[in-house]
Amino acid sequence: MSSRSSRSLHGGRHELGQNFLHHRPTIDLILELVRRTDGPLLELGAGDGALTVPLSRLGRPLTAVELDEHRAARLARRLPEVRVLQRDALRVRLDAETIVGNVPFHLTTPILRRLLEHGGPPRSAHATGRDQGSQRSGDRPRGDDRRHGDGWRDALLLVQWEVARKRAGVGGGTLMGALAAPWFEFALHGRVPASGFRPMPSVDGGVLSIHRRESPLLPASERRGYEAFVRAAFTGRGRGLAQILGRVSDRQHAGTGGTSRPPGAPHDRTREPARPGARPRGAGPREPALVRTALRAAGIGPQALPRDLAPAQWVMLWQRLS
Ligand SMILES: C[S@@+](CC[C@H](N)C(=O)[O-])C[C@H]1O[C@@H](n2cnc3c(N)ncnc32)[C@H](O)[C@@H]1O
Repeated sequence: MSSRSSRSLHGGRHELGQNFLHHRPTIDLILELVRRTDGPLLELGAGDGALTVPLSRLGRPLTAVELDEHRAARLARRLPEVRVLQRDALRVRLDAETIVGNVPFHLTTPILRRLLEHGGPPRSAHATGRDQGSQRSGDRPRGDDRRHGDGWRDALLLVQWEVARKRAGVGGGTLMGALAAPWFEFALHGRVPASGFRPMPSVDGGVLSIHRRESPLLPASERRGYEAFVRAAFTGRGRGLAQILGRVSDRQHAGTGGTSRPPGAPHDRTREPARPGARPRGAGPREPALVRTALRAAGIGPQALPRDLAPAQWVMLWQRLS
């Protein structure tokens, strides 16, 4: 049996989300967006190279990650100038300046989560062969490389259309978007018909870009507290933000339920600087007048819901109420 028809050890076409892109306008669009970025490239889910081939012509260092061992081997033979890693995209270091991928649709959310959690300070150095095994050197997949830290700046992803819209905040903000907003910008660039993939998936795709802000709207040291505040607002009860935030206590704001750590921030929360004039942690619900003033200052109506807020409004609310 030829390698073209062999089933991967990691699963068949369906399990691996192998819907290969052949929609020329989308390939051109992704390439155009990549041209607007700098530095080394990391492609997740390279498959048969629909994007890898044109990316390899940009003259930038390119690492292509593909879990299917047959496809990875074939791509490495076809494109000797590309560093092909037969690896799990959920475990490789995200250490190139620009991440690109027509990603398997079932992995969209974990890939996005990882990108947002690991979007640390940019690094100019490209991953070295010492750090990660390459297909050419014959290395096999190894353990999680995240310990090294990640430093991507731009991500251009082809994901399900609805996910792309949601992440870009079309039709209302989401918890994930609000959590990421002070550090990342999302944009939607176009819709890809399902017929643009082979085999055809059940839904259309969408091109989503994520840019790590050069000037974050909040310092990294506030990320934990900010995230706890946003989570509390999204999950709190009430008919509008005035009511919801009035019921959110300082204990919730302080991040007792938060899980993620800001890029480069200390693990130990006791080392975070206290805001001047901050109320003691664990204090009870907020004064309604204080909440209303903060909402008014941020241009938010008392009946507005968390999904209605823009990034700058979340930041302003957090700064006023924290
Ligand atoms: C939607 S296809 C895209 C292929 C190619 N980039 C294209 O546009 O035609 C996704 C690719 O990701 C690969 N893949 C699936 N799970 C993976 C994982 N965990 N890590 C890396 N690649 C994976 C699949 O084998 C498949 O080749």
